[in-house]
Amino acid sequence: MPCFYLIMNISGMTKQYDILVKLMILGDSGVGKTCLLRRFTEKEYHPYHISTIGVDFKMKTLDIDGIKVRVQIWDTAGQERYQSITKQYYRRAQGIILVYDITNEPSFHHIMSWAGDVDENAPDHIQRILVGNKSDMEARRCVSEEKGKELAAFYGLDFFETSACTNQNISEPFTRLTKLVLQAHSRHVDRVLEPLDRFLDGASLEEKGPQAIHENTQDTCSC
Ligand SMILES: Nc1nc2c(ncn2[C@@H]2O[C@H](COP(=O)(O)OP(=O)(O)OP(=O)(O)O)[C@@H](O)[C@H]2O)c(=O)[nH]1
Repeated sequence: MPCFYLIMNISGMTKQYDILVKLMILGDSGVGKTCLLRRFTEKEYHPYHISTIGVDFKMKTLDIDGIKVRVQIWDTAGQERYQSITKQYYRRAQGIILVYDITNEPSFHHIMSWAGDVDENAPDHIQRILVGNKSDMEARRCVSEEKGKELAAFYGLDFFETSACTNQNISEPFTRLTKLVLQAHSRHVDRVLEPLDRFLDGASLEEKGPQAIHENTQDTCSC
């Protein structure tokens, strides 16, 4: 049994997991952050773009090498006007998924800007990975897989091409990032437990589920 094993009883409900990990998804508006998160946590895909306003989050429990890990994943707005809000959440994250759209070259170039924001605002020990989403749209591809791998290598990151539409490679990036966070924190268990304590304070929020705030802007899925 891990030394940080916890059994929690919140509002009369018994919950069991060993550790809480906080991840965040960043990238330009429309790259598919919300779709990736919904596919991973709810196994659902919605072919419309409902722009996230500010931040939203979802939870999922993973079994990683026998450890029950409760993963809290923050979905951020890609739109410029919400950047000051979303940056306030960076410092609470332990892992960040940087996402671009393989059919949208500017979203790939902006990864450098997102990575710079993370360097400025997130904790030093933050773990990151790179994801190129919409791999099902091969005919409209603008960013080769090779370019994605090169950028990932430049930053020393793991890289995945995904499709929220076809379910390709969906659990891999989330699981890999969670493992990286656990490895990075293996000598700093107290630091990992600290967000868990804060989470307990807000446990009722989790029970209600995220108060998703989205604005419907367009319908762009072609799969
Ligand atoms: N073909 C295809 N379309 C996708 C994929 N993932 C997302 N989309 C579409 O891309 C559009 C934007 O997806 P969202 O998940 O809302 O994008 P977002 O990055 O969360 O956008 P913001 O909330 O504005 O930052 C939607 O129309 C999705 O259906 C994918 O893997 N393949």
